Amino acid sequence: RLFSSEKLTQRDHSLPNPSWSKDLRLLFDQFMKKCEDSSWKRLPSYKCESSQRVQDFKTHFLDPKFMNEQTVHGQLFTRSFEDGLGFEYAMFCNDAEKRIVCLFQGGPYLQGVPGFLHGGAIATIIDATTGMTALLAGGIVMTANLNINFKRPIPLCSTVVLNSQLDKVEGRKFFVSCNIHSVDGKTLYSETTGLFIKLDPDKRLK
Ligand SMILES: CCCCCCCC/C=C\CCCCCCCC(=O)SCCNC(=O)CCNC(=O)[C@H](O)C(C)(C)COP(=O)(O)OP(=O)(O)OC[C@H]1O[C@@H](n2cnc3c(N)ncnc32)[C@H](O)[C@@H]1OP(=O)(O)O
Repeated sequence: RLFSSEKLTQRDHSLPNPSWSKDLRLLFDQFMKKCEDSSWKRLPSYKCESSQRVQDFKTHFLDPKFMNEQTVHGQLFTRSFEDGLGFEYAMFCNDAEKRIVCLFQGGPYLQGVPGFLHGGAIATIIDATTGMTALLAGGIVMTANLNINFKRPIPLCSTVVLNSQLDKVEGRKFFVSCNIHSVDGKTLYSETTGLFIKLDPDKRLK
């Protein structure tokens, strides 16, 4: 593992790996088909993002005091588990419709009540999906509010579908809603509304 390719090149974690369930693979293939006419796009995902947007974020909003020998090891929370143990997911966006679909399989280390996902883990994948929906529309945003109704418990290691939608923009405020359904569409697990604020270029984070 010391010489694993992950150390040399960044792996795109939103591609199938052996831990993915049949459900997750089937849905992934369906969405890859939707990508063929480019109305939908798969969003790649890395442990350490080094895109232009991240560079801009660091330059404009991050005070250098937050960078030290510990924070230099920072990596994306949702990609910090071994394959299959934590968050396995792939996001697809439809720019015209301002929506994102996230196919999500929550692994055994995300347990809360035995046999079911932890509410914080559910909130995390909702935050990541709604945050990305706002980010695609508004650039550098942060979550100001998430209001989640947990309606049914999500079985551990099952595959579910998040549907996230940009509802409204008011100045720097981006309003996003999101629901989570079972793969067969019959069970509604949660409903969420979120507020994301585009960072003010005149203010650094402190
Ligand atoms: C993240 C992007 C970075 C770029 C990198 C991209 C690639 C990376 C790859 C993959 C990333 C995926 C990662 C997913 C992560 C998901 C995102 C998170 O979890 S973020 C962490 C949790 N959130 C916080 O820690 C925020 C803490 N809060 C703040 O820092 C401030 O409150 C902030 C920035 C949100 C707003 O502060 P102000 O000073 O800029 O703005 P003010 O003037 O306070 O508010 C503006 C307007 O919004 C309203 N507002 C603000 N907060 C509100 C609230 N909670 N409820 C209702 N209204 C609110 C205010 O009333 C005001 O409205 P009026 O203009 O007067 O009409």
